[in-house]
Amino acid sequence: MRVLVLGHGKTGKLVAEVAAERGHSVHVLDAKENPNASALTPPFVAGFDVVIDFTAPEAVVQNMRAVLATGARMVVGTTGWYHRLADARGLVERKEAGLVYGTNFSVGVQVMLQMAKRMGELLKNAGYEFSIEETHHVTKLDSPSGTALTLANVVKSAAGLAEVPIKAHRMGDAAGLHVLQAKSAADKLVLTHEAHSRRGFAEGAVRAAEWLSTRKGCYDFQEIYTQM
Ligand SMILES: NC(=O)C1=CN([C@@H]2O[C@H](COP(=O)(O)OP(=O)(O)OC[C@H]3O[C@@H](n4cnc5c(N)ncnc54)[C@H](OP(=O)(O)O)[C@@H]3O)[C@@H](O)[C@H]2O)C=CC1
Ligand SMILES: O=C(O)C1=N[C@H](C(=O)O)C[C@H](O)C1
Repeated sequence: MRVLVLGHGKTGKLVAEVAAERGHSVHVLDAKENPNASALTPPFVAGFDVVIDFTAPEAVVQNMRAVLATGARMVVGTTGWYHRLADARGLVERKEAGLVYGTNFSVGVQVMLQMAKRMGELLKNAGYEFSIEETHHVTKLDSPSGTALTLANVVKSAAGLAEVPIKAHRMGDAAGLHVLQAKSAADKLVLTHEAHSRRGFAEGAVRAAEWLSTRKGCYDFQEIYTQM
């Protein structure tokens, strides 16, 4: 595949490495080369099978508009833009483009989300209080993390709750720690995912790009990760 990686930061760099290791030809654009998505012209985008975005919340919205408007395929790992999801979905449908988005591309977190759903269902109305804590590196722009918001949504709908509180911590270069706790007067149940590096995110994103390369439509990584 010909892969275009947008963002050459902590995660984008690894995505480019993993894509090359998996035999893909890789081109990377950093912020200086793509101000306001200006590099993403239709003829340029047409030179790639899939575009993968690990940039920043404001940049990704412009990047998605430019790429998806050409009917191309895009994997979006960047978080903090989901209030624009309905617009992105509409664009994908109108242009017959392809989009996989996800707050966390690691398989471990996907399993955690399924376990959280089950935990919510089984502890519904059983006297438990749910809470979430997340810890990330000090340069993270969005807070709480996209993954913590996804976890909260999963638990809210499984346990029938209006709110699940989230505490966010910023510390050193933490790659990503998410802890879901259910506490009652009698006991406590804790589900933890700790990323030791960003490798799992990068591998998941490249696998998602391979999966998307033969498809069109809009998919949450949660729905498709078992197919890769
Ligand atoms: N879904 C998942 O599994 C994961 C999601 N993420 C998300 O990915 C995003 C990036 O995270 P991270 O790698 O830590 O962040 P970094 O800040 O390390 O990297 C982002 C890079 O994108 C660059 N950039 C900004 N605007 C553009 C643009 N228009 N075109 C090309 N490049 C651009 C930045 O350049 P400059 O610094 O010069 O502005 C920077 O180098 C975040 O939203 C994070 O939450 C991260 C890990 C896993
Ligand atoms: O910014 C990060 O680093 C990460 N962001 C994602 C999120 O917001 O959940 C995924 C992962 O936790 C790393």
